[in-house]
Amino acid sequence: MTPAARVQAAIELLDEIVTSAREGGAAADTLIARYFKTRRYAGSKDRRAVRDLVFRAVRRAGERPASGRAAMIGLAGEDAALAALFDGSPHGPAPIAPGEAAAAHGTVPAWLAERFDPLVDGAEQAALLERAPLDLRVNRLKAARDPALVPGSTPTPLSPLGLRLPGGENVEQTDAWKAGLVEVQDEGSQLLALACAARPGMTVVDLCAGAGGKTLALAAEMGNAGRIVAADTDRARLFRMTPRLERAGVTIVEPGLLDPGRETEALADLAGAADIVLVDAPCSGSGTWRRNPEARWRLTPDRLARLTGLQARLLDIAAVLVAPGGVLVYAVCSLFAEEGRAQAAAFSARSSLVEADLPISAGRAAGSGVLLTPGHDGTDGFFVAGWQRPC
Ligand SMILES: C[S@@+](CC[C@H](N)C(=O)[O-])C[C@H]1O[C@@H](n2cnc3c(N)ncnc32)[C@H](O)[C@@H]1O
Repeated sequence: MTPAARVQAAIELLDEIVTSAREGGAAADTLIARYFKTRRYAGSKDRRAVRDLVFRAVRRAGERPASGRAAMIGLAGEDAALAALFDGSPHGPAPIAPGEAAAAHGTVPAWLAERFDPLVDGAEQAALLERAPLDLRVNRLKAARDPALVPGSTPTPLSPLGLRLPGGENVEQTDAWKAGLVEVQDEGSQLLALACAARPGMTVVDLCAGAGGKTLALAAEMGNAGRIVAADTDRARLFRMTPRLERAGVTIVEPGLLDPGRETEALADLAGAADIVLVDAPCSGSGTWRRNPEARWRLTPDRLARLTGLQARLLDIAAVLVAPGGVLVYAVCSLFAEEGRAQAAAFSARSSLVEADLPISAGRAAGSGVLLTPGHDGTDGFFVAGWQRPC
């Protein structure tokens, strides 16, 4: 592909990403993969260059742009070499017309800027748009942390189980991943799982288990001894957990598909029986914008309100399951106060559980919980809080 054709391809992809963000469709990574599946003429250098252009344009536009071309013209306004490629050559973009619309430079949509936790200032918001490294968690059941497991990796500074790669590597091709010695998991997620303090023999409920990222980490902490009920309402995600459990050598997990609205009935046997209940709740994902920056164009006030309502409901469902002396851990990969410290404060006010400090060796106190941020901790952004049921 010519350099100009790469720019045109990036514009087409950005159009798809903008539409998908508006209509709640697929994520940018998925759209990029699909786009190149049908364009075999694009070599690996072309794909890398187009992808790089797309994400540069996504990162610099705080508000959802009107079109892919507007996003790219905005970027071209700060890059003369890129602007020169709007030359009207075959397969390239048409020349930029005088006064043609360009997406404004920004960090986050204006309506969201005021929703951040007070600890998340402008510099922290900007850090949310930086590139993230690729973190791996070493599976204690099979290996000790050693950078030699994955060539090119270095130990993560905060998690005792983490290895870090610069990003962009295909870890699934490594022997260590195939043998279940490592799993992809952000260092912040590793710290959250460690904060649960799961131990062998415990009964643990992972209420929003998804494809099992934290379930696997909890099972490793438990030495694969005890019981983990890994529940979720999303069949496809639970399905993806099975091969991960097998690869990791984990046998103590019982996946459970929940019916939305009927979670309490399905979990009735576990009422008052869990040593740990983890609610890794569905959320805005604002803490993970480093990995999918277009997600900030997807949120709407309605969607955010639905998420906070669901988080509150899941906390109430989870509280019933906690045994005397057991703990409830609430986590969101969000940096918005209403999903974090305010959600936790509202739960504390209505619950018979009492706030409990969690063992977490990073972050900053945010209300009754702890906030991890890319700027301060170098992890994805998370809020985590804990409660204990008095004995
Ligand atoms: C943040 S994700 C969980 C990620 C997962 N714990 C991990 O570490 O990979 C939130 C999950 O909550 C699930 N969820 C949404 N509504 C739910 C409900 N009512 N009950 C249980 N899980 C729900 C979603 O399907 C999603 O998988």
